[in-house]
Parts: sequence; structure tokens; C-alpha cells
Amino acid sequence: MLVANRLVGGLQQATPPIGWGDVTTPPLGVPFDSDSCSARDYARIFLRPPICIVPALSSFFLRSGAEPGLERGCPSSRCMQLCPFLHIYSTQGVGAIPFPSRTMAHKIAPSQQTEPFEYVLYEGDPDHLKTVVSSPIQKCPRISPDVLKLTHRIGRGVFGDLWIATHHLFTEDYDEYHEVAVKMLHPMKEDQIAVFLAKFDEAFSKCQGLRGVCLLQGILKKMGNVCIAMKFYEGGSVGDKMARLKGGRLPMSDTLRYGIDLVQGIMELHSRGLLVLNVKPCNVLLEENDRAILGDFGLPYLLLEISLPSSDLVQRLGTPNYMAPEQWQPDIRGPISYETDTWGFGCCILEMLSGTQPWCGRSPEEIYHLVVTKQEKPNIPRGLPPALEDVLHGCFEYDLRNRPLFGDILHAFESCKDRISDDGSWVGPGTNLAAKLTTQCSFTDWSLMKDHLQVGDIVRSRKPKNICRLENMEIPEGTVVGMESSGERGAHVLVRVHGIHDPLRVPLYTLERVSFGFACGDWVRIKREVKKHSPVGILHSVNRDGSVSVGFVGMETLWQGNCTDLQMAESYCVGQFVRLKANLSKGRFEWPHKKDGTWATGRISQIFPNACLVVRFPGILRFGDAGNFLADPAEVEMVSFSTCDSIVKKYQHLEDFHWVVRPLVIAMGLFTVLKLGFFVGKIGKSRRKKLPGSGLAMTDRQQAQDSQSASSSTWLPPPVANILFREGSTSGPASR
Ligand SMILES: Nc1ncnc2c1ncn2[C@@H]1O[C@H](COP(=O)(O)OP(=O)(O)OP(=O)(O)O)[C@@H](O)[C@H]1O
Repeated sequence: MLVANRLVGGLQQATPPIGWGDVTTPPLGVPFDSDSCSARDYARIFLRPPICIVPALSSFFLRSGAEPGLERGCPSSRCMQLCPFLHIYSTQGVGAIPFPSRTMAHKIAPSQQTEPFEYVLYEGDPDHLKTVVSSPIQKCPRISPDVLKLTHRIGRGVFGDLWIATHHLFTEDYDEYHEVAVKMLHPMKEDQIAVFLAKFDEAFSKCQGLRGVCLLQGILKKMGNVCIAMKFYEGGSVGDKMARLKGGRLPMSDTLRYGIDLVQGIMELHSRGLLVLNVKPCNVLLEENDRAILGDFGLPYLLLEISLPSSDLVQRLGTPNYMAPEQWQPDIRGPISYETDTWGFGCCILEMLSGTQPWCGRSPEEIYHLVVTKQEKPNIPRGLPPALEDVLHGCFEYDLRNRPLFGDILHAFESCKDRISDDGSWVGPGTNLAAKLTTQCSFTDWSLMKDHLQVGDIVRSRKPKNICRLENMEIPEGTVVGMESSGERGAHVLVRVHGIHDPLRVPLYTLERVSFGFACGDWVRIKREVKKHSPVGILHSVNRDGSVSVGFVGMETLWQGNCTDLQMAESYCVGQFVRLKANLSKGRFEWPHKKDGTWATGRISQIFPNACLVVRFPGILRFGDAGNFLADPAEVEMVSFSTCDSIVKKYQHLEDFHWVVRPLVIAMGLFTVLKLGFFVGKIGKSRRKKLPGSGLAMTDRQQAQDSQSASSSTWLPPPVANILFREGSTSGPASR
């Protein structure tokens, strides 16, 4: 909001250098009268230098004036949003700026024309209008602490306090006071501030021109703390709006509308390579026209590798109630990726619908236990339209690869929005993508929808989940030669396979693209030596130009590189037995030993998207979560009966299957011994009966002892015999 506005000295003298701190959203409804002045003159007067107006700008104003909701010839809020860098002189405050007379315009125009311009505005379709910064000088978002006065605090969040402040802009010619929102971050060490500022500068320039994300004004240090200034949105946040409503929940129509706005904002931020990691109703701000915009430009993402004095990890990774499982430990359970924001978005929508915060009333430790360890999901209310329910279920998939992309979410929300009647009830079922895809689960498998095949792509049959080998594939390799539009049962493609005359018609979702020999989900090894992260990971994307992204244990985000840096690696799947390599004295993670000091063997129970193995040890009796161990795939080797070279090792591997195997074998051994003793005793008795008085009869005790020791050493396999004797059998050789 423009608090005060004073024009000193007239427009003709107003040619001050502009800094990023000066950038403000132009006031709404600045009148433009196409009869009294050309749009170009208007721009020269009202747009502050250094700005270059390309000739076509005038047609832009006129054209956008013809858009619905805009008065002809008036660059109203929508139009002005497209030019967030423009600063407009005004004399009487927001939305009440008198348009200067034609005379005035002509008087001023010549002096403005000679200014050295540093911005270029490109004209075109208003939706695609771009502002290009041509001078590096303007990239600095620093604000001097002297010109920003904190007035009062309005919020205390996970990452710092939110203040209302007055930003004083002045030159020799004018003074302006703008009300801004300032996020004062928690204290950071001096060296970390420099790192953060560099990251902020990059994010700041990336955020320019985004319409769905809050407008950043600059950064400064005040009272020793980093402060980020952004536009103050008088509408507050969706969280504030919900707090004012009875029951705290939004009507479905508003939820869908805000949801669509929010998705668009998040997609914009993602398109610049930034993640939000803090999507929640309090971070969804409302513009004057009740449009929702993303209030957080990805602060947790910028703080990701910054070490804060506080050891509280949660503080830099997000707000616990909205955090995805991988967000708690990105280097172990990660990587964090675009789909991490999908979880937060799902939480946000649930809260809007139900009025209750996910995991309400739980401590961060409890939420960690529920979300990360027990792998629970927030409750999804019943009776939602199928498309919405489907997409929300997808948002809470533990493995981020199975969550929907924001494009799919947008599609689902738009299909639901179209089916809301005036009274807010549902009309029709909505498009449920699950109906289109044949999958084993009741909801759509979003991982099947992440790649879009094209004619010419090399494809192969999609590997069923949790199968390591590529045996018996229907299509081991083929080339897409045609695409069929999706019918009732999903889209099909025509694939030419070597040795088969006619192309095969195959359901789209059964195929995966292979580029440069790699497909998504492949296990890969990085060719060069790496220290911080594991060299073995899982491929998340392989593009047609060879660029790849891979999840590695030890990396918080996806590794970006080229497929020439990678080679195929041995893959693992759930159910396989592994142990740490014998030559390792210590692994990346803790790993249990056997009694003889060698590494114990465990069974893979889960694989994270970065190839980190979750291993349980059924051969060792443990209770609760204590039985879960983690492993770097580069540090383990597979154990199977075929890799065990002796009968002893094979038996030992049998013991890895369940801790009960060992006592069972012991019990069976004892039982066999007793049985044998009884049998031998019977024979002895019958002999004695046959040879009365021969002097060959033995006492029962002697007989039992002999038969036991004989049977132990003769009939039982060596390990079992060893066990029996080690367990303290009185009849074994050890006790004698
Ligand atoms: N730019 C803004 N304009 C207007 N109001 C804002 C702005 N930013 C935040 N607010 C309001 O201030 C409240 C508190 O914001 P703050 O960022 O401190 O909380 P938070 O989002 O919970 O914290 P964090 O982002 O650190 O997790 C929000 O609920 C919102 O109503």
C-alpha cells in the first residue's frame, strides 16, 4: 500500500537511478485515456526510467484494454501485474492518479526519450509479456537499513518473525512511503549470511515476473538479522480467512479456486528451478481481487544447506504438519523434489476442506513418528468428487515418484471446478484418471503418467515394480511409430519391434522410454569418484537430449548431469538378502554384526527414491522399529543360497530368514536325538530279552548317553551339532 505519496519538483526532473528496492507493484486502475494521449506518451510520463518502451507497448496497452474485465484503454490491475517492474508516478495515492494533460505529456516526452534505458519491455500477448533485465546493475536486491522502519510484528513463523514495515523511497525529487511485509529470519552466523545472500540474489532474479508468487522487494540486514521485504497483501492469507469463518473451513468452490491459483503459483516457481517446501494456508496470500498467490518463494529451499545456530532441523526444512516424509531427512529418505511440494499442497487443501490442520495438536516428534516411521497419511474426508479424492490420495504417496505432477493436479482441480453447481454441490462424477489406467491399486498410479511418449522414441515393456531382472519382457526393445488418442480404456501406441512385420498396438502405460540405454527407475553408478554421496543411485529422469537427474544417498536434492557420466549398476529389490561388503570396516550407516564378528545378513524391506535400502534382520530378534537398518547400495552385496559356497554357509543363510529357525533346528535336533535314543534303547531291550544272562545288557542311562552322543556326532549336520554343544547340552562333547 502506498502510505504517502509526494511529488516534488515535477515529472520533468524525475530521472533518478532506480534500485531493486524501489520496485513496487503499480497502483491499480491508473487511468489511461487513449483520446487525450497516446499510450506511448503515457508510458513515457508514467513509467519511471530507466525504462525503454518498445514501440509496440502502446498496442499492448490498447490490446489488453480490450480483454474481459478491463476497461478499454485502461491498464488495470491485470495488465499492470504483467509489468511488475514498472513504477508509476502518482500525486494522490493509490488508484486516484489524475492523468496529466496532453500538454504536460508533450512537454515531458522529449527529455525522457534521451534517458539511458536499462529495461526492455517486450510487447506481445499480455499473457506472455516478458520483462528482461539488460543491466547487471539492477540485479542487486539490497535495501539500505536506514530506509526501512519496522513498525509492528504480525506473525511468528517457523523461519522467523513477520513485521509490517515502512519503506521510504526518496530522491531529490520525491519521497514515498510504502508499507511492506518483512520476514526477519532467525539469527545466522556471519559467514552463513554471505552464503544465504548469494542464494537469495539468485532466487530474487528468478522470481521476477512471476504472477502467482508474492512480490519480493529486497533484502537487508537489520538488528543483526537478515530481513526479506515483500509486498504487503492487505487481504492477508487464506489461513487468516479460514480463521474468520465459522467451522474454519472453506466452501468447496473457494477451495478449488484457491487450489488452482496455488498450483499455478507453485508451477511458476518450479519452472524457475525453485521449490517451495512450505505450502500451507498461512503462506497463501490473497490479492485485492481475491486471487490466491504463493506467499513463500521457497525460503526453506534457500536455507537447505545453510547451517543455523539452532540444531533444530525442522526449523530449516518446513513446517512439521505439512512436511513430506523425505523432507525430514532429505539426504537419507530423499531427494526432495517437485513432488515434495505435492505433499504440502495436499495438506493445505485438506485443511481448507476440513478446517483442521493435518496432525493437529501433535508435536514435531510425534509427526515424525507418524509420517516417517509409521508411514501414515493425513485423513482424507469422505464424499469428495472422485477426481479430487484420487489426486489427494496421490499427494500422500510415501514414495515421491508415485505422487502426481502439478500439471495433473491442475487438470483434476479444473475438471472438478467445472462440476460445481451454484449452490456448491456436485454435478456428475468428474474425471477419475484411475478409470483410465489399469493398475493394481484402487487409485491412479501417477508414476505411469510422468513421461509422454513421442513417435520415434525407443521403448521397452515397463518393468513391474519390485522386479530386478528384465527377463521375459513382451517388448524388450521397439520404436514408437504411431500414437492413438486415448479412448475409453486409455491411450495406445504402435510399436515396431525387430523381427515382427506389423507394428504392435500396445497400451501406453505398459511402456517406458529408453534414451541412451537408460530408462527412469534404472539403477546407475556415477563413473567418477565421489565422496559426499553414494556413487549408486536411481534415475529419476532421462531426457531426450541426454540430461539426467538421479537420486543418491547423501544428496538432499536430485543430482543433475548427463547420461555419459553414468553406467548401469546392480539393482536391488524388496525381499532380497544383503549384507555389508566383507572388506568394509564401517558403513555409511550402522549395521549389526553376527556373534563371530562378521556382518549380519538382512532382508530389504523398502527402497527409498535415492536407492537407500531399508533392511530388517529377521534372523535377529528385535522389537519395534529397532529392527530397521539403512544401507548405502554401494556398500552391500547380495546373499542368496547360490552365492553361499558351502553347506554350512547355506545353513547359516537359512538362519537369516527368521530368528525362529535356530531354536527350531535345535528343538528338532533334540527331538531326533531323543527319538533315536528311544529307538536304540528298544533294540537293546529286545536284544537283552533275546540274550538273557549274556552279560551284554547296559543300564538305560548308559544307553541313552551313548545313543545321544553317537547321534549328535553322526546324524546331525556339523553346525547343528555345534549349536547343541554350545547351548550347554550335558550330553555333548563340550561338557565331557
Ligand atoms: N506479504 C504478506 N502480506 C500480508 N500478510 C502477510 C504477508 N506474509 C505473511 N502475512 C501474514 O502474516 C501471517 C504470519 O506470517 P508468517 O510468515 O510469520 O507465518 P508462517 O507462514 O506461519 O511462518 P513461516 O513462513 O516462517 O513458516 C500469515 O498468516 C499472513 O496472514
